[in-house]
Amino acid sequence: MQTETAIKTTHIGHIEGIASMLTDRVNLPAPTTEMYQRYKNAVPFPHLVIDNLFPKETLEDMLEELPPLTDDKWVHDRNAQSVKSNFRSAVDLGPCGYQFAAFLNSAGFLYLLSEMTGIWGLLGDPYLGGAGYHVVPAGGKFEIHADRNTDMNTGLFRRLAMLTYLNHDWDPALGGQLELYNDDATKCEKVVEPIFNRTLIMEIGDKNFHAVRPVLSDTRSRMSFATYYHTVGEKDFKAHSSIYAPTFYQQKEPLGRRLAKDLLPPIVLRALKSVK
Ligand SMILES: O=C(O)CCC(=O)C(=O)O
Ligand SMILES: [Fe+2]
Repeated sequence: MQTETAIKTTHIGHIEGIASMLTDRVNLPAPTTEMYQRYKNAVPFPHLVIDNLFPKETLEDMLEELPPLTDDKWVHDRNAQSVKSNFRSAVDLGPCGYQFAAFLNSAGFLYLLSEMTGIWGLLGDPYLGGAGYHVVPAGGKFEIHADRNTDMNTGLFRRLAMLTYLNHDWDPALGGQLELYNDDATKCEKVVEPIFNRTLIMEIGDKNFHAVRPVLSDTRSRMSFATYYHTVGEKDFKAHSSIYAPTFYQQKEPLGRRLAKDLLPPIVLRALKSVK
């Protein structure tokens, strides 16, 4: 087995470390030591935005094999906080999606992520729990939230989310931008356009709030491929699902309705609802 030291002393031209073994699979804009500095110092929380990380043909082949949203491989999630569709299962991926997911879960790619983020001992999730293709349809959105910190299948601690956007010719007017917020979710500090072959790697944390702006197109969906990376939970680790920002930062209900909810007894609220 190769040790961290062995990997760090491997060179191909100016490319060092594990990246030198993955040159036909990934294309980094800078050495991983520099990527690590960018990641660690990113505002409002550690993240990287990397354009053209993967060969564009790989992503194009994946798009081509995607079934329509009416296919029962898709699970549709529609609630007050999010409107999106996911693939039901990792074994439903087509051959190109399957290869891509396998690569993203390979030791080489995990080492690369560790070099760029400083988080060692990363474990992928070949089952793609909550990951894989994400489609936000026209009108869909994702309210401000911090990600679930646990993988539901394995109980592992989720540390990183990676999203590769698959939207050719995506114009800012189509909406669907990813927003990164400050640590009390009051201020958007960074906006990322979900353009084709742009990859976002972000640290998961209870205060790492982010959101997807509504997709404004009448016809186009916003597509991405998501993966999560984990470590074994620490001793005092407490599992939780997504944390949504306090409702006063979300799209507001009319004040009258909010006050009624706070002030009226449930029996009166139910009676009011039933006469609507
Ligand atoms: O698609 C994105 O840009 C972010 C999605 C997201 O926040 C999530 O799936 O938890
Ligand atoms: Fe998220």
